[in-house]
Amino acid sequence: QVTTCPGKWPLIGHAHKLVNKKEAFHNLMAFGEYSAKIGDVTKFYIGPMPFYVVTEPEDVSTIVNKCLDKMFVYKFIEPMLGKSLTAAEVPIWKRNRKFVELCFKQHILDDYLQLFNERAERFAETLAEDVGQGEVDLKKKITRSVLETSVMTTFGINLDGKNEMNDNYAKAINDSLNTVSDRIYKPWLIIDTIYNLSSDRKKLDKALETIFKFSKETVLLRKTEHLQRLQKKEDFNHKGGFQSVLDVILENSMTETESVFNDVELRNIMDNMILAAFDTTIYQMLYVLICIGSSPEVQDKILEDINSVLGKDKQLKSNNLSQLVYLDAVVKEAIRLYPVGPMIGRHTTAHTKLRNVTIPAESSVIVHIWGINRNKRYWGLDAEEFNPERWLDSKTMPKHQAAFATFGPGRRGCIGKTYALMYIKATVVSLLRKYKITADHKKMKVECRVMLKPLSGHLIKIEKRNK
Ligand code: HEM
Repeated sequence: QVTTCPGKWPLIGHAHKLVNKKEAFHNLMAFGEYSAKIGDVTKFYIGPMPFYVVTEPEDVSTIVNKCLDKMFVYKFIEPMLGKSLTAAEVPIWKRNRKFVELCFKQHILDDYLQLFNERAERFAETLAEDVGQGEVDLKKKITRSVLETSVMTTFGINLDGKNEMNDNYAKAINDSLNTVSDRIYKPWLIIDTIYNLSSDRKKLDKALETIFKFSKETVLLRKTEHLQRLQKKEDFNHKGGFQSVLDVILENSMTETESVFNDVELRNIMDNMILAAFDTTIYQMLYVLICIGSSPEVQDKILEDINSVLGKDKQLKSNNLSQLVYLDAVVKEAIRLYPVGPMIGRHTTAHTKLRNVTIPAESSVIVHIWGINRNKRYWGLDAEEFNPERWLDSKTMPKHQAAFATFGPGRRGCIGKTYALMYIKATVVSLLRKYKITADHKKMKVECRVMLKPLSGHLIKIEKRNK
């Protein structure tokens, strides 16, 4: 028996389990739940192509650490990102990842926190007009706030007061992500020559014009500044108290005479950073707020946690993050239940031995994050419930690290994990200090179109909190 799950996948002809042949499925999300329940690898076909689904943490670990190559569908994002990180072949990915990791060292992230606090405060202020208005959709405001913050930390560019530019840029990112993910659902577009003649490709190119113009101009500007600094033998000036991703990469990859990256490679890495940070953080933030709004008790406890660690109005500092234990539990629990990337894909280049089966070389493997995160064997019978308390007791937590997979376990997992958690927590602190929020995650309908998106809107009621 498969529970009703979100997300339809119309192309699936038939499916069977590797070990125990069982009933067919027509719902891709169901594969994760099915694998999680049965505990083995599930195999299904799209036309003649087999796909293997894994949800057991041990198997997941083997796949994500041994198979670094990405599944063929990642080539659909190449027009947007080139082969920089997410879609890169392994040797290029290894080189680029090393440079990008330098940008996410803890001391650099600590410098971002001041910015996150300011952005969170501004975001909370923009909600004043929503107080008492019944259920409101916060997506547009969250999008602006996330984009302003990520453009600052990635490029060092301030979009304040440039709402039109912000909205156009956000629309271009949205259009390009939607067009690319739609390609998976249109099998006739899998062939590049057909795709390149399609209206979808035209739509993508139009959106990319806006994205590329911005990154191209900014890369040139920052490169020129960097060269001038090198010529004058000046140290880096931490404008605004932090160093952007682009600045850190330039500092580490470019001298007066040599550069590891050419302009297009640099631009691709920057676009990859923005696109990886954008929808993920927006939707994850929405899911966190909706889950918090679903439980007044949870909300009160977060506020107690904030008050006991920070008092009524002290700003969040990096050493407070580990002290806000309950807030951490709530955020992780919300993103466990609603992982914005419900599946990731890998490609096996050799026979890969898992606990009970061997996946043949040259196979497509789906690491089913939704299924892993809701696997009852590891998370208990209440795996589908929103229960932050489970994170407070090691006895109620799965022993295997890969059982919490929202950020993509393994070596090609999320570089921005700590960044995203810091940003979300800073926003929750500012928001809950000012407002009480009400929502109901149980009423929320989600769909999987590459990303997990709320189908039913993202409605939240906001009331002023009495101090
Ligand atoms: C809560 C928000 C986020 C979630 C849930 C998330 C999730 C993920 C997942 C699942 C992957 C693996 C993708 C795959 O294997 O196909 C990934 C990769 C990545 N993420 Fe995130 N992400 C988030 C926020 C961010 C942010 C804020 C940044 C940057 C500031 C970022 C940068 C990246 C990059 C660069 C990769 C590619 C890593 C590589 O290929 O080596 N992410 N993320």
